[in-house]
Amino acid sequence: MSGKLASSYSAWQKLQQIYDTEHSKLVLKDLFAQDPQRFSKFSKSYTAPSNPDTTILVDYSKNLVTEPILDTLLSLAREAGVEHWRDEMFSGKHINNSEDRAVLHVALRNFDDFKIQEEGVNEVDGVLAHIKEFTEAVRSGAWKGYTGKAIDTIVNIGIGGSDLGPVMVTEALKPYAKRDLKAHFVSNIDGTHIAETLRECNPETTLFIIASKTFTTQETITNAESAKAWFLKTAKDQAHVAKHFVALSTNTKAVTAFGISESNMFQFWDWVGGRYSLWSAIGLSIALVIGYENFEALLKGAHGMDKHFKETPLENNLPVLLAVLGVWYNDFYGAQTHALLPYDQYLHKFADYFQQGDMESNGKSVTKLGEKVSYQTGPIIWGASGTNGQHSFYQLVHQGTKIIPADFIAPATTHNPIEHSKHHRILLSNYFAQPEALAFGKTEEAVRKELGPNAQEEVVKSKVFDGNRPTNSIMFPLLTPEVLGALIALYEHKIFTQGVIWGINSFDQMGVELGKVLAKNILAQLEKPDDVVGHDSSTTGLIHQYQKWRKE
Ligand SMILES: O=P(O)(O)OC[C@H]1O[C@@H](O)[C@H](O)[C@@H](O)[C@@H]1O
Repeated sequence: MSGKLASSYSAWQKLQQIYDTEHSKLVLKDLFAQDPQRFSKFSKSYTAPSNPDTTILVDYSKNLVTEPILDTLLSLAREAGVEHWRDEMFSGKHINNSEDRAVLHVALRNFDDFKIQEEGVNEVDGVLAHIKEFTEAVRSGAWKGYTGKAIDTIVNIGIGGSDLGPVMVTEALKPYAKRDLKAHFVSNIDGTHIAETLRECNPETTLFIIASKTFTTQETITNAESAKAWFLKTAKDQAHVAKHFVALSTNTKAVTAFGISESNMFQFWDWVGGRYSLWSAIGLSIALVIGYENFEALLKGAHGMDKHFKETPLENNLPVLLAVLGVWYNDFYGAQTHALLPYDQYLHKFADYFQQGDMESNGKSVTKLGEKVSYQTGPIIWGASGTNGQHSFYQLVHQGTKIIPADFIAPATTHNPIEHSKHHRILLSNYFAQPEALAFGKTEEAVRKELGPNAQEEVVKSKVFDGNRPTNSIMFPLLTPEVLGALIALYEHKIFTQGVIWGINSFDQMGVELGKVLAKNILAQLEKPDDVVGHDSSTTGLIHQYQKWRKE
């Protein structure tokens, strides 16, 4: 994060040489055959000091690396100053230089451990206490709606980081949910999203949580206004809003202007990035759904991983290991994407969540010093839960022309052991089989043997799997709040480490602004054809066609 070009490091140049001279010799089948200890050498686990059940095993043995290559990748991390910038982040230095902000999501789950100097950090406990008190009041039924009924439905209105984290975590931790409290998440400006949600709500028993760091986001404020109008249609009196609307934000002025009192506001601070905010007040919907104790366990799980990242030598540091392996494929093998493949239905939003987490953080093409990079930065993140993906896109992962590094993620134990865990054993058999198939493939010889001497040549060729496709396997005993916290933090710090190596600012998001500005201009022009000026012929043509077709 010094802003130096990654390609200027001597380790980078060494890696390029290694790649050029050795990559054709890096064959997983041979690497495993040569070293029976490969799994134990290239797998590591993290265990929370206070809880042996919070363990995450990362097996990275099925990667196209040898010990010297991994050492060189770690030298790159050292040369880029990963340890230095990590410590700067944890101490509250303003490492988000373009916005002159600290980056302190770790302070939201710190439990007085790291000493951090930054305005607002000493207010974290107070907000957690507020979340606890409010959560308990709503969940126990003590918090009443305007007609005296308890709340049975919550609607979180937010987008991006103010939506994706709560959505992913409440899905992931459904086994811990209060089942009689329905939770909805409205994000899209498309009126369909709020309209369909409101159809399932009763104004007397619904609590709206308006989640927006800035409280200026067009989608969120428009959806919140529509929700308020819908509520007031029945409730009539503006005074009732206080029982049914709360805000999660850094912007007190805008919250009160919207009509939510400061006492119903849960504060956070500008050093919490949107995509790192589920640990802050933005996590209120999570706490409501799974209870405060479980929310705290999620934070503690993340804190344990923070300590691991901060205190473990790079050789054994899981986020760093995942990060440098990613750099190896992204920058030397030319991989364009990275797949996240959780073999756990509860994690079905995991890839969606880290699309923002990773791509908004590391989708940059200038360094912190403003220099254009000459290498690839953040990969395209995508994925789906196993085994669904196997029946759709895995064909390309196995036999396509692209290299697609992937993380396979699974719990050893399921929360739903139906049929004596028969489902889970089948699920896990696939979880183990896919990386094995990707790594070792199937030779032409094996195909011929299987098909016999009369097989058609083109059929033989179509059944060959080249293999040698890299994967990580990540496994834990059970998906608990603490394990999930640690798992999310593992990926957060991986993203951080890669950003440092690439010399970019992982904590701003300038690239999302231009579209917003253009949309504002276009919105003002949508009424009349004569107003549509200043665009290219395609945009003008499309708007004119819309104006002809629109009914209302
Ligand atoms: O929480 P806010 O201020 O409404 O912002 C929501 C999202 O807005 C987007 O524009 C940003 O790119 C995201 O980072 C952010 O999470």
